Amino acid sequence: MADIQRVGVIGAGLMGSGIAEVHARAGIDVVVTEVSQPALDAGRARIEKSLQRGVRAGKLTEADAEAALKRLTFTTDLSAFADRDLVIEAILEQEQAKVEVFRSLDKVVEREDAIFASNTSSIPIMKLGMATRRPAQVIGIHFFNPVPVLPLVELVPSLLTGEETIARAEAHATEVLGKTVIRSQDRAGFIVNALLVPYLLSAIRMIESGFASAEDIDRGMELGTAHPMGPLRLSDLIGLDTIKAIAESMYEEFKEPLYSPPPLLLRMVDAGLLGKKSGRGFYSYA
Ligand SMILES: C[C@H](O)CC(=O)SCCNC(=O)CCNC(=O)[C@H](O)C(C)(C)COP(=O)(O)OP(=O)(O)OC[C@H]1O[C@@H](n2cnc3c(N)ncnc32)[C@H](O)[C@@H]1OP(=O)(O)O
Repeated sequence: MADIQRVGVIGAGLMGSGIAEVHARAGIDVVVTEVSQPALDAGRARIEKSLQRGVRAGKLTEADAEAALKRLTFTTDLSAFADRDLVIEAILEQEQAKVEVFRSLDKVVEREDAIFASNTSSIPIMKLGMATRRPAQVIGIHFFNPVPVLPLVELVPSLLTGEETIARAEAHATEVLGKTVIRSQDRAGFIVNALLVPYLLSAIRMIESGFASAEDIDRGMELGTAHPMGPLRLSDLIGLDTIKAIAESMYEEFKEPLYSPPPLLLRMVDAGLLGKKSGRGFYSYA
């Protein structure tokens, strides 16, 4: 069943670079694309840094890291995806941009049995499937940040995704990448973010109302419930722009007030305070 040898990853941000890295480490040939050369260079640097971190932690040898890097090809040219068995899209959480990517992929990828996956956490897989001539081969494969460390993948078929696509994607995630798979219906937020995002937004509202400090909220959840990081440090890790986008999609889908992004989150994103990746969010990262 593990028949997927050539993978393409669209987007080399936090998630895309992690997805490319775990594939290269699993022995898969990977093509990575970005919209610009600087974004591509930043993605490559992120992967190199993470591989070195893995070496320092004793998770892989220097030789494994070098071999993984050799399996990665970086290009800004989408036509390099023509021979891919599986393409995973991991661009910004913007529906129209994702729809455009799937439309382009449909034209570029030549393999009739190729699977088109999205790492989205909130945009309907159905909308992405309908942008192609092959909705039966479109599926959500949602990873968690940091991708090399967290063992979970959410598998999200749309109403039109075929059984064979689901089985191939599941075999790939478990047998090749060594991840644990859970399945969710195609609803904004799937399982994990549907529970996690309202919790993160509630923590942001606590700061907004002067209820408690970021440090105390985080310490409370770390020491009181044994979470590895509190909600505000976790928001900084995920990226405040990403949380805003997921919250907006969930609000759009369910009209549940708890999902609506609080003004403090909106202002911070407007200010470019996006969390760890921009150097400042609820905390500073010098
Ligand atoms: C928003 C999206 O749609 C969905 C999401 O992504 S939601 C966000 C999900 N993510 C989370 O909830 C993250 C929660 N936080 C954590 O899990 C942890 O705090 C953390 C993994 C980020 C950091 O943990 P911490 O213990 O401080 O760091 P560290 O000790 O360096 O790393 C933890 C383990 O990962 C390993 N590791 C770290 N980086 C690695 C890398 N690049 N490659 C391989 N292994 C790595 C370490 O060796 C260590 O392994 P060990 O437990 O066997 O010793």
